[in-house]
Amino acid sequence: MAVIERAVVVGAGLIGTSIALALRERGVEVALADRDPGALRLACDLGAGSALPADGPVRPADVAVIAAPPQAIPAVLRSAQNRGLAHVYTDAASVKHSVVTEAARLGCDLATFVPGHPMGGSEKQGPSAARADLFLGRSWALCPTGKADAGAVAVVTELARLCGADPLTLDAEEHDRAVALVSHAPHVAAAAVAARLLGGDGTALTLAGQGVRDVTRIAGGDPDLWVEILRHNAVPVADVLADVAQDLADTAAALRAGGVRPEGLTGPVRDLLARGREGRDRIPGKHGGAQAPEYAVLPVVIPDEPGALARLFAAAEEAGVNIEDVRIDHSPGLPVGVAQLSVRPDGVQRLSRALAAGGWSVHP
Ligand SMILES: NC(=O)C1=CN([C@@H]2O[C@H](COP(=O)(O)OP(=O)(O)OC[C@H]3O[C@@H](n4cnc5c(N)ncnc54)[C@H](O)[C@@H]3O)[C@@H](O)[C@H]2O)C=CC1
Ligand SMILES: O=C(O)C(=O)Cc1ccc(O)cc1
Repeated sequence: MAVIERAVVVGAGLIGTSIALALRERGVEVALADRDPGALRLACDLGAGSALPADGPVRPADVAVIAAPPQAIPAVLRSAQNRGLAHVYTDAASVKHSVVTEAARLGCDLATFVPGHPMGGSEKQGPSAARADLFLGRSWALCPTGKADAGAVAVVTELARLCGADPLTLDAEEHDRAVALVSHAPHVAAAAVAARLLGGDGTALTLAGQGVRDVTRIAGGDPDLWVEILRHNAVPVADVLADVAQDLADTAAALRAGGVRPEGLTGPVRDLLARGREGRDRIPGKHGGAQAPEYAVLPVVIPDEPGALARLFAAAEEAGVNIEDVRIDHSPGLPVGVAQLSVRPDGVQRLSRALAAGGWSVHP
């Protein structure tokens, strides 16, 4: 197992600061750099590390992570290698083939560079949104070229593990096709759905529930970053989007043709809904394995008042059941909401009984 004691992170935004925070929790010494002095200061204040001296000689770290936007990475890598910032280098860009090609064109040392992509993230940006647990249980793609040293691959594998992620090695082009399907095309589809909301009036938007929030969450991402990601993975993303567009066009045509007659919707519409449910079931859970049985969800009615959630959490703690996740659904105008508690399946009955005994309105 490779040992990482000192790391450098260049690009102290959401991803760089999250990596730094995760490494700090594991006792790694971290030096940070960012071209934006405000981002660098905030990342340092959050405890992600100390500022790397802007120039001059440095003692090489075990690994340097470049977490800048994709098109900046090859040049930043080249200058980091020229300066001898670390023994091993990796990046975090959401696209891999163009980064590797451009790094080779700039004459970067590909023996010490192991391209990477942590598959945890969020729609937010900047160090203020960073979290040490962002990559827990997530995949972390590694795309070493044929020129990479085995020792360098071992170091970057260890980096991913220190951040709580599961490293997965694959070829850069295979990676780009895979993320076109599971990340980049979904982002565009979310944006397309969210963009329709611009045409909705106040009443329609008041009726928005959790479904539309789930489907559009990632559309909150930074358009400048996403234009870059899509530019660097254009054809694989376009291929997926063409299929999505076909499904949508077929569905719209069937809806228009079928009208309200029940038999009108059995063909393509039901077929898409069934395939959609099947496709979603194929997404592995956070800790690997199948998604569905991972957490049980226990709906509990809570009064919409200060302290209600704290009391509910305290009751769960007393029952000895850990709440893995929580979502709160509010009905506009009602004095109550529904807390959807996600718990491990083996604890749901115990929690349900304990909450019911404590007077909570539980709806298993
Ligand atoms: N946002 C997400 O959920 C994920 C993003 N990524 C990838 O991680 C990388 C960083 O993305 P985020 O952290 O989301 O963006 P961000 O905008 O939060 O942070 C990027 C940081 O890089 C800095 N930067 C830009 N050019 C630089 C340069 N030449 N030298 C030094 N610093 C520079 C910026 O000032 C900024 O602080 C991108 O390549 C992105 O594709 C990977 C996984 C998830
Ligand atoms: O917000 C989320 O859930 C994401 O999945 C974020 C994300 C964005 C870009 C990536 O390259 C990887 C992950």
